[in-house]
Amino acid sequence: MKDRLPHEKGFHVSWDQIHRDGRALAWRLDGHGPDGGPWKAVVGITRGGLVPAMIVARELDIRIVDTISVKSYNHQAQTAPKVIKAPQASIMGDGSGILIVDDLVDTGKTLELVRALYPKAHFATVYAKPSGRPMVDTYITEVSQDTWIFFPWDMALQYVEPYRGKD
Ligand SMILES: O=P(O)(O)OC[C@H]1O[C@H](OP(=O)(O)OP(=O)(O)O)[C@H](O)[C@@H]1O
Ligand code: HPA
Ligand SMILES: [Mg+2]
Repeated sequence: MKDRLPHEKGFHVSWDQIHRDGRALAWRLDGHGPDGGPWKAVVGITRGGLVPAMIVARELDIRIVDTISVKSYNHQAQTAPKVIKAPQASIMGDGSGILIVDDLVDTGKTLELVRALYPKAHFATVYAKPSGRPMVDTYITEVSQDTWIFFPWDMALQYVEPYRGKD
């Protein structure tokens, strides 16, 4: 992650917030499956997409949940993204009726690759940055490109000095 910093701004997301925003995403997607019916399956893009994928699957009562793993970074260097674990082909087809979920879209490179594989799937993220927005069909909150989103699974509670105690 360090190679992708520093960003001008930080957007800190708590567990409570990702739960609320994940639910909002599910509610927005409800009834928008094929022919206005239910979605066939949810596919989470590992690893960040697994949390919202679970929340969406729970809210929409979708029991078929699979994963796709895209590796875009090799140690500190950004490399061409590639799929290192694909979802079950018999579930996916061309993606029709499948909801593919990630925590966020940033440059859009991850979704671009997955979209090429499943062009008929519906792509949903909780957060979106402007460069990646054309790659996503449904999202909840947009942040600026120079914002780094901090997720609760990457953070820990820690002591901070009182304001009056600084310097
Ligand atoms: O739009 P992009 O520029 O492709 O970036 C977005 C992707 O980057 C992050 O995943 P990451 O590759 O860091 O892996 P992780 O989910 O396992 O943390 C994030 O969870 C998205 O999947
Ligand atoms: O803003 C971000 N936050 C966390 N992971 C990310 N991966 C790409 N962009 C981000
Ligand atoms: Mg990810």
